Amino acid sequence: MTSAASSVAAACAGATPRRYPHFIAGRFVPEGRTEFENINPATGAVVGLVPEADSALVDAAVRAARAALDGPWGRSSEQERAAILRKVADGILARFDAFLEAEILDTGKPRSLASHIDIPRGAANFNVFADQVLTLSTEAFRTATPDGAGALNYAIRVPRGVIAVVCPWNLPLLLMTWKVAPALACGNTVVVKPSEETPATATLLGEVMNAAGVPPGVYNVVHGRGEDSAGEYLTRHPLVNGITFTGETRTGEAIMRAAATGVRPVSLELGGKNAAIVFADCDLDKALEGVTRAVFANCGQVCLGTERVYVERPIFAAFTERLRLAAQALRPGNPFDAATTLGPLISHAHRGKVLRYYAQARAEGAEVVAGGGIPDLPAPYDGGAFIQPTIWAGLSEHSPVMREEIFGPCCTLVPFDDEDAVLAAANDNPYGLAATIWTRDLARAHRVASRIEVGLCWVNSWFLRDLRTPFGGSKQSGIGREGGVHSMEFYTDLRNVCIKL
Ligand SMILES: NC(=O)c1ccc[n+]([C@@H]2O[C@H](COP(=O)([O-])OP(=O)(O)OC[C@H]3O[C@@H](n4cnc5c(N)ncnc54)[C@H](O)[C@@H]3O)[C@@H](O)[C@H]2O)c1
Ligand SMILES: O=C/C=C/C=C(\O)C(=O)O
Repeated sequence: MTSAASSVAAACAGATPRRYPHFIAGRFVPEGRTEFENINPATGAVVGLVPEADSALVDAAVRAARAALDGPWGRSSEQERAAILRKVADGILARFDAFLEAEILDTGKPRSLASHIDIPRGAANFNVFADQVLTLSTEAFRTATPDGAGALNYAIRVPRGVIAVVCPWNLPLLLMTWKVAPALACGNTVVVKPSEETPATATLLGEVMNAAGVPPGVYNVVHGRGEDSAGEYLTRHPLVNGITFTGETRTGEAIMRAAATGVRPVSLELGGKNAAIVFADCDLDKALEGVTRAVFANCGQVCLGTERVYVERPIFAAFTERLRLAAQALRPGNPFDAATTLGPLISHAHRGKVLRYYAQARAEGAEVVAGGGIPDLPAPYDGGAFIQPTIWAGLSEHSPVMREEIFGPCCTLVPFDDEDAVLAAANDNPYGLAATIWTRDLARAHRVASRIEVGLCWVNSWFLRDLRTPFGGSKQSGIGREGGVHSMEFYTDLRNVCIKL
């Protein structure tokens, strides 16, 4: 292990100073044009230092990725890659505690959440796409020709080449591996740009890649910000053959502009303003449990999370009261403590944004059913970016609080009387990522699911994932789908071969 690599291990073991170098061509690279601070959002303390890549370092990473395509990786079989990906999955699980600690320090998310979702999914993503690549088929046609001999057409899938993977901070390991795993399964090489807020697990994964026998240059990581920094240098780099991005819709627009030069394909998983529709015939306990998770899990920082809750009028009062109790039962505090159920927001800057929506809701005369401010916490958590889980009622459908993605632990409750009207309200938004429907009437569930304008519709559940299914958003929530065969489609180019017989 290089000394930089061992400093990653030290970082994840809680020693200071923590440093998260870039990972280029199988080596940890500590240089950068500047260094930026890595803040623990649960305390506000600086816990690490991260080099910011300049354009030369990004260029070196992209060239390493390009060169690796010409090496053994480019000649590897699907079986060989699948076997290596399974070793990567095993490597993550073997270092579960290091990944868990790194993710919690970066995000402040409660241990109970990260240990059940983020880290196991980080490993599962590699296993699922190892399976997927081994079962991939393509099409073939026998074609008639005038001479009677015919022709055979068949398609083969080839890797696109170098894939830029640009990631957000809310589920860092999960969302990064969701893209890296299928890209590698298909034989591409990647350059990852993790969020500047959460550099740790992408760096740590470099060690796992080396140990699993992934050849140098196949997996690379460059740190930095977006605009005029590593993100922009990477997505504008002419040797990048495809860009996969998860993040805000506005950033997605900038990335599409970058991708237009050179006509590179993009896969965009963007923001949402997701609705829950709770019918009076639902199983109320299950609906409350699901909506509580959808609104408050990860402190509301889940793209699939619910911020608009439409409740049929006969159960509106009971639902409101019980959701209030559920919000008030959440326990903020030390994310490493098993009793903690609510972490902080990712940063003080993000808390400032969310608090502006809290103030706007009050100014517009919303009824504040729960929360609305900052919780009282003992040191050192009083320095963190904690915020109260918040519920409003009585807001206009035109309010920015009802229309814009807040990305905090908050929702607006709205009563409804009529299926058509609630569908119209739910669809009246530029986003179209996810929705949940709560009802015992399956005919109604099918009807509403077919009319709600989203990429992902859950009935009597939320964030119930089968990684073979198409995942992505409609309208301004994204372009394309990933998951199962859909990931294979994005991460490969389809070549038709026509043989005249
Ligand atoms: N649809 C989904 O699957 C999904 C999943 C998770 C998060 N999200 C969305 O992500 C957002 C939260 O994450 P965020 O705040 O990190 O998003 P963000 O768009 O601010 O940043 C995401 C990444 O893009 C980089 N970036 C920023 N500007 C760039 C530019 N001009 N060129 C290249 N890279 C650039 C950032 O450095 C970061 O790595 C929310 O909107 C959320 O809904 C969507
Ligand atoms: O915050 C958004 C969560 C996205 C989840 C996934 O991409 C997934 O489960 O594959």
